[in-house]
Amino acid sequence: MAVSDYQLIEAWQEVLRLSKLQAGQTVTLLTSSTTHPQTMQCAQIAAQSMGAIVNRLDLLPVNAEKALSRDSLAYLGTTPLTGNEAAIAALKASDLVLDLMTLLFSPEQIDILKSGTKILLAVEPPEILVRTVPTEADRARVTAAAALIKAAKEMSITSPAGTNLRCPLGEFPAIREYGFVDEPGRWDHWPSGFVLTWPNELGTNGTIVIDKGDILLPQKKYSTEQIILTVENGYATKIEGGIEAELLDEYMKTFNDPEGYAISHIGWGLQPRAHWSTLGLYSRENTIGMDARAFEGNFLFSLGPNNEAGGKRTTACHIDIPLRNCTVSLDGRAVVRDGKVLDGGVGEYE
Ligand SMILES: O=c1ccc(O)c[nH]1
Repeated sequence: MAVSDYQLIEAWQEVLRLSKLQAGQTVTLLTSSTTHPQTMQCAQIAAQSMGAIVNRLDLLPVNAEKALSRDSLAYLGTTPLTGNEAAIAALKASDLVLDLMTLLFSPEQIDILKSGTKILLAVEPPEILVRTVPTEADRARVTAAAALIKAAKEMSITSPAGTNLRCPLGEFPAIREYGFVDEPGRWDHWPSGFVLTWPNELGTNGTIVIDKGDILLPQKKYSTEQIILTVENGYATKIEGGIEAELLDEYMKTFNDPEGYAISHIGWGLQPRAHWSTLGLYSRENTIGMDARAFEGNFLFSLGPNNEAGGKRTTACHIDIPLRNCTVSLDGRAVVRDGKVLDGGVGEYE
């Protein structure tokens, strides 16, 4: 439903408070042609109301001739910042960047964060933002879950549909997404509420069954039949099934990049205010599907890049696939069982 400016300004003020915005600090809104006007307007007012110096940096869109989807998370790597030293300098000089256009998985983003600048991505429509305003409790749950990943040597995932995957851990950090940026150099995404990491390079083996009702992003669809991925030494070597498998495989082939078949991030959803069914209520161009990535108890895996975690892979092909009804275990102990997060969000050791 539509959101009033007042309600959206209040939501932004809460997120900026949680992000420890101080009066006198510089906030730069990073916008492009796809930025939601109400989001931009209300973010500007909220930041100024808190005494910040507020700038707006509007960048021209890129990749039109290469990307097949309009989804900002579908085609990664080059962004309007690529080679744009003047824009990068402005963002490095800012205390907080509100990314209303999507820099995710870009080398430039990593470079800007290294300068201590905080970046908060927020591109979902206003009503989704207002429904998922983050809380300290979100942060606590995600942080506790990330600590479990940090201590683990292996994440294993099974499901009644036939998923049976083993992911060795240790080479990459656990990433916490809880919707605000309360530490220098931190990136986060509002809405979120999930934890993720990357498996050790070349180490993942097994089978992933994308079952009926599981979600493909950026396709923004619920699969209507099973797609079976064979995973060998960190790459999906086979994509089998019917028309859904063919559609996924053909889409991936358009990138003409073997790195797109690599297993990227893995983790689980911890956001009780996000829902599996929400995607079905939106036309696909009006959302990037964050409810699907964050709903409590999903097993979210991704295909494609790992540069965000410090890896070398920067393929443009990025596919997020949240699965239901999985059991996720760390060193053999369940943190999610049959799609239900154990012990209020962070799992329990049996
Ligand atoms: O917030 C996000 C969005 C997409 C993604 O792949 C990871 N985290």
